[in-house]
Amino acid sequence: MEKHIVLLPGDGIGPEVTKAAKNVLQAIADRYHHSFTFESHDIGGAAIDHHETPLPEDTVKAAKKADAIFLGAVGGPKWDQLPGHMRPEKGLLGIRKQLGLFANLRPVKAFQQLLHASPLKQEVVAASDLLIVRELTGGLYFGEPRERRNNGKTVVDTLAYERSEIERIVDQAFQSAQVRRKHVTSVDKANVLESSRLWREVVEEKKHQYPDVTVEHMLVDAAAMKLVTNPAYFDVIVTENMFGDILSDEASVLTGSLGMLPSASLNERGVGLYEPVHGSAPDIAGQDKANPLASILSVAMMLKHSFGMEEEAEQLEAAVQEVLDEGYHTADIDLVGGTVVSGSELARRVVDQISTSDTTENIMRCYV
Ligand SMILES: NC(=O)C1=CN([C@@H]2O[C@H](COP(=O)(O)OP(=O)(O)OC[C@H]3O[C@@H](n4cnc5c(N)ncnc54)[C@H](O)[C@@H]3O)[C@@H](O)[C@H]2O)C=CC1
Ligand SMILES: CC(C)CC(=O)C(=O)O
Ligand SMILES: [Mg+2]
Repeated sequence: MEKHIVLLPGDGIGPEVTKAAKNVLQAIADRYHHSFTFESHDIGGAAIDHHETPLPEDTVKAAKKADAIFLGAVGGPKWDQLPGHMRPEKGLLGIRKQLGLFANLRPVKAFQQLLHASPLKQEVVAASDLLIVRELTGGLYFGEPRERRNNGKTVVDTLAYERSEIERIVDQAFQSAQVRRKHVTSVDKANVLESSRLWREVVEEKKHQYPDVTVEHMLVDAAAMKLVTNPAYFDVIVTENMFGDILSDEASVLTGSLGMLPSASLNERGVGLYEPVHGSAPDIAGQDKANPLASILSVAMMLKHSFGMEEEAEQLEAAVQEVLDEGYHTADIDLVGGTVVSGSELARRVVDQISTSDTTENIMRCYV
């Protein structure tokens, strides 16, 4: 199969983890006789430095033509003092909006080998396997007006949703639940926010189209607590953009590190942008310490969702599992024992596994 992939490395550790993603894609192509071609473009701070805008037109044009997109991360202290519309993060929000990537799927499941790496009790972590379905192109991160008024003494952000925007993400959540354990928890703040009350109405209406799925509502503060006390309670969580952003970093604690959590952002045509959940980690950038596994597991999601390559995706996940089984991990994983290696070394070991392993062990991790 021939596929064209646009790489958007971005800033900080973004280029390091993007290199890992590209290398595993190439290894998969070699092993399965596919032809993957790559094209890199600037986004975020790198784009500000080179093109004076966080989202150059060329980047959007290339992304629109790609079979799939991989994004590293954007942002960093160098650009923190720029006005909102010129910040690196605006590039990320912009590409999500321009490609209509409304559905952000963030699966959370710990590898057996990393159960001890979480500060939570091992038995709490072991039983958890959940999917956060985060609305990605509306809500608080996009609402207008957003401005300072009254000589800077008053500030306004806006949480706005069209009913249709809520409907499509709720549909996505129900459909994801249908191929998982058939339970949806819709997370909101309906005791305070009008937007959450419309969200609840939509979920109540939509549930009749999915009689095989059970659904409940949960307030976001209680959901944050339950995520770390009883994560096994959840199957699919569907929620507003900012709630999903915050809850997913919290949920990453189950996996042992934010550096383990992959994501897929999909539009109505099924076009996907794949990115680790973490940011540009300026504190470790340039030191070859970044855990590449969130990015490598995002590639597995790309293979599955954008290319329909189930076997290849499983092979990739099996390679990650094998490398962890051998005890290798990066420094962000807090484990007694095992061997701490650099990010590039860990990625190289995954590539070697893909190239040499003759196992096609089926380890379906329910990344749906
Ligand atoms: N998708 C994106 O591009 C995102 C960008 N950001 C941006 O990233 C910058 C830094 O934000 P932070 O709040 O520090 O969040 P962050 O996610 O970059 O880092 C939080 C902590 O997790 C660690 N970490 C993150 N990814 C890691 C990895 N792969 N391996 C090992 N350790 C890892 C970092 O070292 C840091 O201690 C900001 O400019 C922010 O706006 C933040 C989140 C997402
Ligand atoms: C620019 C931010 C909205 C990125 C982020 O934190 C995320 O998407 O998880
Ligand atoms: Mg985030």
